[in-house]
Amino acid sequence: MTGSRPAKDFFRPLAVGAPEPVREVPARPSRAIHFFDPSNAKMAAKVPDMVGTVDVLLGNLEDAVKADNKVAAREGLVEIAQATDFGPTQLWTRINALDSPWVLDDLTTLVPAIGDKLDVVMVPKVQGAEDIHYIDRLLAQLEAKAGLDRPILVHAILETARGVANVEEICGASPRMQGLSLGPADLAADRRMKTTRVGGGHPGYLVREDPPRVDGVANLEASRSTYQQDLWHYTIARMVDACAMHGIYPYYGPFGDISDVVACEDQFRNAFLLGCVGTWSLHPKQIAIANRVFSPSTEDVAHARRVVAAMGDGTGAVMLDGKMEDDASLKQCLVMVELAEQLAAIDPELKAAYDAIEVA
Ligand SMILES: CC(C)(COP(=O)(O)OP(=O)(O)OC[C@H]1O[C@@H](n2cnc3c(N)ncnc32)[C@H](O)[C@@H]1OP(=O)(O)O)[C@@H](O)C(=O)NCCC(=O)NCCSC(=O)C[C@H](O)C(=O)O
Ligand SMILES: [Mg+2]
Repeated sequence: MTGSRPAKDFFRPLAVGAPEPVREVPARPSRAIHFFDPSNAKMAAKVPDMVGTVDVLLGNLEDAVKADNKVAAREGLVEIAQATDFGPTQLWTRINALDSPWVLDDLTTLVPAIGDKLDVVMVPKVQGAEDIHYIDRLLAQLEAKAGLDRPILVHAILETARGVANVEEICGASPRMQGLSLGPADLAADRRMKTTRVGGGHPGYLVREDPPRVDGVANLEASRSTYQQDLWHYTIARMVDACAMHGIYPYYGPFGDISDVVACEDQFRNAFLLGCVGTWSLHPKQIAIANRVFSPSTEDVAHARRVVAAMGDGTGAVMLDGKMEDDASLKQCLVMVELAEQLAAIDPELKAAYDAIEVA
């Protein structure tokens, strides 16, 4: 069984005339998923000029859009999408939650009007496979009615304890599943965590070094270093494993302290190192941070290429700069090299930087 469907039915369209589901989720660069509120005239006006500067533009219809503006946001997104040539930039939307009064109109409006331009629908507060099954069937019906020739993919936000507990079944619930993002603010509330932030760390979540000992006796009066820990490590690691298992993509999520660009970069980098392919950007200044962090550095690409060259047919072990490299370190280096190639194909500056690397 795949999700709750037998394997033979997993890749069958869920409505007569709906496009064939994808067999493999395309690896399209999506370092920053940039959120804008289509009902906010100032933000909306900036969207056309952002095309080509960011991998994904996301018209947000859910939280952060005032209830009174829900219809304006939906209609604004239709207007922007119809008027804009997105070129290499993907267009995503975040629809309202499945239990909200707006979500049905979101989908029945967006798919016929701009379904041919929408790459991914982000679904908030996904609790289990049943939520994905509902969206999967509805999208198939709407795609068939609209005569679309490619399926719109689905991205789930993990922002409830139940969603986290069901993360593997969510990832495997449909061939439309493109990826997962962490929703740290809603997840913190649902878990009754004692934080009041949108993502990022907390100074109270720490470990303290042991007290120094004098003649075997702990000096509890001595000052001791503390080390802040990452509140999100467990959830991101679970997401990464569930996504890798199902061949889909994990993303960090929002970092709400817009002014703290340093901590934002640190949080993004932790997610990158753990296996995430991108993150959300809430403000224009977070785009450059995400693009930098989620693109392998020239040093890492240079090293990865050296290992690939040194490993020849990919078997055995070699010494490079005093370190052992073998089949497994080669596989890690290939991840880096492949990502660099995908990014170079859409980012001329990165291409120039990667092309300039000399293999020693
Ligand atoms: C966070 C903001 C409210 C800040 O807006 P503002 O006070 O206007 O910032 P600035 O004055 O610094 O803005 C400078 C100019 O840039 C424009 N701007 C700002 N943000 C954007 C944007 N996202 N896209 C395009 N343009 C933007 C401003 O209009 C200014 O323009 P101008 O005056 O002409 O120079 C705001 O950034 C914002 O609302 N961002 C999006 C917030 C959002 O989408 N939140 C939802 C996602 S997070 C979430 O939902 C939590 C999650 O689900 C969870 O559970 O964890
Ligand atoms: Mg949320």
